[in-house]
Amino acid sequence: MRLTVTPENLLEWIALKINLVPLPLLHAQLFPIIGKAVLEAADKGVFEAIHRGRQTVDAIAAECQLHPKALQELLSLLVVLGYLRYQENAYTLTRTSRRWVLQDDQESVFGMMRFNNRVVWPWLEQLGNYLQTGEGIQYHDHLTSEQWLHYQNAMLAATGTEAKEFGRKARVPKQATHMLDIGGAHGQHSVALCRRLPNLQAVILDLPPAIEKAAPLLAQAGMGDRVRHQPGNALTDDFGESTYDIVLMSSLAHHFSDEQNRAVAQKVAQALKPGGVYIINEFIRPEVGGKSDGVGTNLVGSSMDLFYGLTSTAGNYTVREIQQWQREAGLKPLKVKTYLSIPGRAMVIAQK
Ligand SMILES: C[S@@+](CC[C@H](N)C(=O)[O-])C[C@H]1O[C@@H](n2cnc3c(N)ncnc32)[C@H](O)[C@@H]1O
Repeated sequence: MRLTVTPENLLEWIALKINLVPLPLLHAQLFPIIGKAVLEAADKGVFEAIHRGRQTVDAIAAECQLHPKALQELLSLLVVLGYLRYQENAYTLTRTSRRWVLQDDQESVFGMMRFNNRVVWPWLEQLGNYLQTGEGIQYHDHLTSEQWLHYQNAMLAATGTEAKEFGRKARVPKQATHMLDIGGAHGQHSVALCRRLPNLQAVILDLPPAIEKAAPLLAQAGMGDRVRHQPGNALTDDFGESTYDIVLMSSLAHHFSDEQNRAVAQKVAQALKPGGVYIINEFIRPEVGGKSDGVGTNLVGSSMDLFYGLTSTAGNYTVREIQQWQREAGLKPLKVKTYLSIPGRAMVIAQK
């Protein structure tokens, strides 16, 4: 998947073709304001207000307690971006915003937008420092209680679409009864697999402050004791021996160094029953030089790699690197599964 600039008429087409348009201004001047505008619109409740029937600038401004002139500027941009439609002085939501940005929708990314607006945006200020020092933020060590809440809501929001596809596609033993979900947070991947496999129950291992905020999110799934939290630390805890048919680690490898991931894979291999599988579910880093392995997309993989570097010092890994950890732990890599709904993301699966 790529971001491209589409000319709106012949003259623009020619100007782009002969390199007359300073394209870096797109990234340098437009992208920052576009990104922040969408985050603020969600966070200030603009989409919700329109959804509740406030359609004029004044009505939306009153409901969201915003300045009408400033709001008008924001709304005009949201129309251009395809979030809103404008007709006869009234704003309405488009299909995109109805499906993806309303607060209570199951697949909505609203939680991620609020987390990015309130917690992540200030982190981006530190990118220059990261580039000079190589030292990332290691945010798990510093979050406040409120930030943990936004973080866990964001993880749930990011998984709304993915978990369904994961539940359908993940290659797991049909008779599986025990699953360990390392850094599983809200538990939606485990929930999806438990819905598919009637005899399966899952343990979600996560840090105590994460569980405090994720427990109510998991409870909403109504799985009772079949999916339960276990406070701990994947880097220091033992996972047991020949206990699990499935071990999943989703979106946690990018917080760990190569060495830490190798050590986790060794513990996982020991904890798996023969025939059991270790699934590392991740955004995939394209090989250096942008060569695609058919999984990592350059745009998603490269931007997430830099983001995870900034926020946790580690970063994404290539399929080859992930399979290397699995091989060294004595596991046999199986066919990599990709997602239709989330480009650049994959399940890297290996069997004991
Ligand atoms: C990016 S979230 C991924 C959540 C979920 N697995 C998903 O894919 O949506 C990473 C999770 O790993 C947890 N985590 C971070 N370090 C951990 C550690 N050392 N041991 C266990 N869990 C950890 C975090 O608290 C967080 O819930």
